[in-house]
Amino acid sequence: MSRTPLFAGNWKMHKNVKETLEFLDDFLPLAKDISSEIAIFPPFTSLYAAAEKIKGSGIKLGAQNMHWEDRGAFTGEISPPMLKEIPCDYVIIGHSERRQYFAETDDTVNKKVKSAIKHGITPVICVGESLEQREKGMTLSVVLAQVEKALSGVQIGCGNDLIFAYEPIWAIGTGKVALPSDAQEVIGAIREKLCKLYGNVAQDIRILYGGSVKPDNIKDLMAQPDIDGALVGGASLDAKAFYQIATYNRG
Ligand SMILES: O=C(CO)COP(=O)(O)O
Repeated sequence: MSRTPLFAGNWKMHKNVKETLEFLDDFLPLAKDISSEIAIFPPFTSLYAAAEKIKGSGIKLGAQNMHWEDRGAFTGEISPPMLKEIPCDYVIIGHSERRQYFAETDDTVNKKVKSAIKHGITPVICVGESLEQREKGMTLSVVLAQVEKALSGVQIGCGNDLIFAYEPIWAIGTGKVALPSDAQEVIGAIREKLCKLYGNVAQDIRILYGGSVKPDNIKDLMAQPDIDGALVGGASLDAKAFYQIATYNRG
């Protein structure tokens, strides 16, 4: 079992081209010093400029969403081949903000996951429960159902073909991070489910935690056996904070 930690910055609807390049001016010199894998997920309009700027740096690039079809009359959408051309390594699929505000369903998540893998783009599949679901004791059933539906009919060749991110909705942008032991319980259950679906190869699938990750809480999260990194929102917009998260193990 060897899972390289991944720190992924989901910038959401932040940073135009100029701001993206300014961030990278600050971050690239720091990143030389990071042994974990780093990926940034700028808005679509900043992807190409970011790709050009990070060439040769080892930093990976991802998009925050995509359509599952290669082309067609889908006004406002972006296709997998368009992301490949940038080039993007990763794509976030099923973020709770897309499920909540943009009618993303388990069915569209499943279509996008299949399409991403077919095109050689690694999907970062987001799952997570609402506060109401947690309070009703439904966390595991909700999250595991999301996992199962996302992967319906999905074949994988190896553990690097996909990544999961467990993001409890109540922890996103609220400053309320999940207790490391609670995050471990859910992420451990996700891995068990993946083992049932894919056998031993599931030990190589990376599962990230997301939701109010900051430099001062990452160490305890990373101490959990099944947490392989973080999907970071707000703190990834600041080069220094993102660097501190990615180098949490320096003490
Ligand atoms: O949604 C998130 C990452 O995808 C988490 O956002 P915050 O880190 O801002 O809570």
